Amino acid sequence: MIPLLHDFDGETVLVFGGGPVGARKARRFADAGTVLVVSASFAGTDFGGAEQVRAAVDADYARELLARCDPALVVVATDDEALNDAIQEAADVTTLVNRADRPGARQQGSVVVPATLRSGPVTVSVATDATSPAVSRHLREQIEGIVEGAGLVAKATGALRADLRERPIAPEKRQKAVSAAADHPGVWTAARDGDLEEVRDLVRTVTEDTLGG
Ligand SMILES: C[C@@]1(CC(=O)O)C2=NC(=C\c3[nH]c(c(CCC(=O)O)c3CC(=O)O)Cc3[nH]c(c(CC(=O)O)c3CCC(=O)O)/C=C3\N/C(=C\2)[C@@H](CCC(=O)O)[C@]3(C)CC(=O)O)/[C@H]1CCC(=O)O
Ligand SMILES: NC(=O)c1ccc[n+]([C@@H]2O[C@H](COP(=O)([O-])OP(=O)(O)OC[C@H]3O[C@@H](n4cnc5c(N)ncnc54)[C@H](O)[C@@H]3O)[C@@H](O)[C@H]2O)c1
Repeated sequence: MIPLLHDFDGETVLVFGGGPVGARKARRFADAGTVLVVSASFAGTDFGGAEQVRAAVDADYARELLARCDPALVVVATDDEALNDAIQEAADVTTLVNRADRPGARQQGSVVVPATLRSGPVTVSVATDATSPAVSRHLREQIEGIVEGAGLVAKATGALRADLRERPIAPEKRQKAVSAAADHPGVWTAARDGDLEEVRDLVRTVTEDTLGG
């Protein structure tokens, strides 16, 4: 499997199953698009503001819901494996399907949800090809400290990149300057302290040093 970033803006994510797993998936996709959770019962937990529809689902009703919602992604997270199979079969071939219960049941369009960290525009995801989700979760926790501040560094070096592109500077020199700023330990320390001014000042100094040298 190859990781790709998918934009769900304006799209619907349809989640079948309102247990702890369905709730986690609903929270995960809540900011990305419109999330609808259909389930016979709901765990007493946060569903990220998703719309919750209480209903017992069978294969016919699943087909009807899929046709009505036309989701970009279907998350299959009930504890009824036969129903999960039927939902997967009912999904259109162009619809992405995430099977929370049986990653072995892969077919065309199957997707896995990785453990994910975000800092501003920066995304870091970990997956184990469905071998050990606990390892994905463990590594995500380990990486957290490394990724902290990355959003600020990305924004500051992104602005530098755009700025240098406007100036008559050779691409190799520009790339060297942007990389030097992204590699600078002080820039990261300031970013982790949330000191935007210091980040900008350091990026400017490192750039002048690199371009001047
Ligand atoms: C990463 C994460 C993302 C998320 O869902 O948000 C995620 N599972 C997480 C937690 C977690 N999952 C499980 C435990 C208990 C410990 C254990 O069994 O390991 C823990 C708790 C923990 O350790 O914290 C059990 C489990 N998971 C799956 C099955 C079914 C099976 O394998 O048959 C079973 C057995 C159920 C049973 O035995 O009854 C299946 C999948 N779980 C995946 C993702 C996909 C593969 C990702 C990869 O390639 O690694 C995949 C294939 C499908 C999918 O759901 O997309 C999220 C961590 C979020 C975070 O904290 O960052
Ligand atoms: N992907 C993961 O990370 C992960 C982790 C743990 C468990 N699982 C697997 O994912 C599945 C869901 O896990 P869970 O802990 O949320 O289970 P759960 O039993 O707590 O929740 C299942 C939900 O499905 C609903 N449901 C069952 N049959 C239904 C029907 N016919 N119509 C409508 N709703 C129906 C139930 O009402 C319940 O809300 C299980 O198969 C479990 O083995 C996956």
